[in-house]
Amino acid sequence: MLAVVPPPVSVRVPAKVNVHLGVGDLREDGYHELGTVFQALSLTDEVTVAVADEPGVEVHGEGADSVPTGPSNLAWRAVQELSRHVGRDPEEPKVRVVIRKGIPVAGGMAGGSADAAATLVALAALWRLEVGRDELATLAGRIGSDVPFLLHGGTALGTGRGELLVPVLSRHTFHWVLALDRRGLATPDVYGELDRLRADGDPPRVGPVEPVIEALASGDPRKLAPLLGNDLQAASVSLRPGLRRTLRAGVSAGALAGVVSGSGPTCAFLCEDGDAALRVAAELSGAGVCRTVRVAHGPVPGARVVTEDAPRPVPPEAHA
Ligand SMILES: C[C@](O)(CO)[C@H](O)COP(=O)(O)OP(=O)(O)OC[C@H]1O[C@@H](n2ccc(N)nc2=O)[C@H](O)[C@@H]1O
Ligand SMILES: Nc1ncnc2c1ncn2[C@@H]1O[C@H](COP(=O)(O)OP(=O)(O)OP(=O)(O)O)[C@@H](O)[C@H]1O
Repeated sequence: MLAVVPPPVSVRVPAKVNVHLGVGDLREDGYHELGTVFQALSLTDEVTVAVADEPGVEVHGEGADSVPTGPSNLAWRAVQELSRHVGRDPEEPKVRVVIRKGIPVAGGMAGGSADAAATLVALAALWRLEVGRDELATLAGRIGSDVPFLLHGGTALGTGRGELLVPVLSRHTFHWVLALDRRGLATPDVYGELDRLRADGDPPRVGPVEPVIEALASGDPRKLAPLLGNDLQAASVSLRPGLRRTLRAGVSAGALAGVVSGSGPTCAFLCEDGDAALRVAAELSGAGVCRTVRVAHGPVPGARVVTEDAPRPVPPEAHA
């Protein structure tokens, strides 16, 4: 009889931008209380999981050199969390995870979190598990604060440390230009810098979230543009002063408004429409203020299986 090895499963997963990021108090567990509106963007990673005798993680694409392939890779953390949850040995998961990066690494766009979300979805399909999205979201929140949103996708309001989500109505497509910096910023450093700035003074705080939610529902980028805001922006700019120039250059290039994405250093520019985004991207890439630019739109869906062939029979010797 032929043994059946499940075929590899590939999942596409988006990046995120925080359209609004309000950072509250530092909690006793070391996290800050957030009120944030996430939007999933069309910059994606693809994660493939396969049954393998040599378990591990491979990373390909731009920035792959700076991504760990050991147990600290967030995708591997996802393998371990899910294994533990379904009673498999987390130290012996016979799976290989191949990550193709399209999301900038350490750019404030949640690339590592996206890979963790994708791995949860891919592995659940590979192992044909009966786990619901809510269960996966709970595991996702244990891996990192942004991970549940990358499962969810679309546009959502995040509270708690960012892991508690409710969907936000946003039927229209918004067009963005992303300016990628030469080096990344570490998220804990940026939160730490904000604490320092707040201890010394009164850095700007975002306004209420309700008008942002209304502007998203209207689908009008001109209504949303003046409401873009990020409490971490002052901290990212303090650590990377050149971002001030990048933010100005995007608006000079014709964007409606710009904001630092999450913990930065990527700057996200909201544009009138797709054509305007292409024009802004072309002008910004010639302005010498960033490493490179990307055009993206949102909202897009969260982590989704893109290939799942029928199980293929393999000869017994393949298992020896
Ligand atoms: C900046 C954002 O991307 C905005 O969505 C997120 O808040 C960061 O989420 P993340 O990368 O998933 O972060 P985690 O892996 O959960 O936490 C990394 C570190 O960021 C800081 N952190 C993160 C989330 C939060 N609500 N408060 C924090 O202070 C803490 O120092 C934490 O140790
Ligand atoms: N699968 C992964 N992809 C990218 N980085 C990873 C991954 N796993 C672990 N990391 C580590 O996490 C660090 C941050 O990478 P990531 O791309 O997630 O940053 P980020 O986009 O700024 O995150 P966030 O927006 O969630 O704060 C990297 O420098 C890398 O060392």
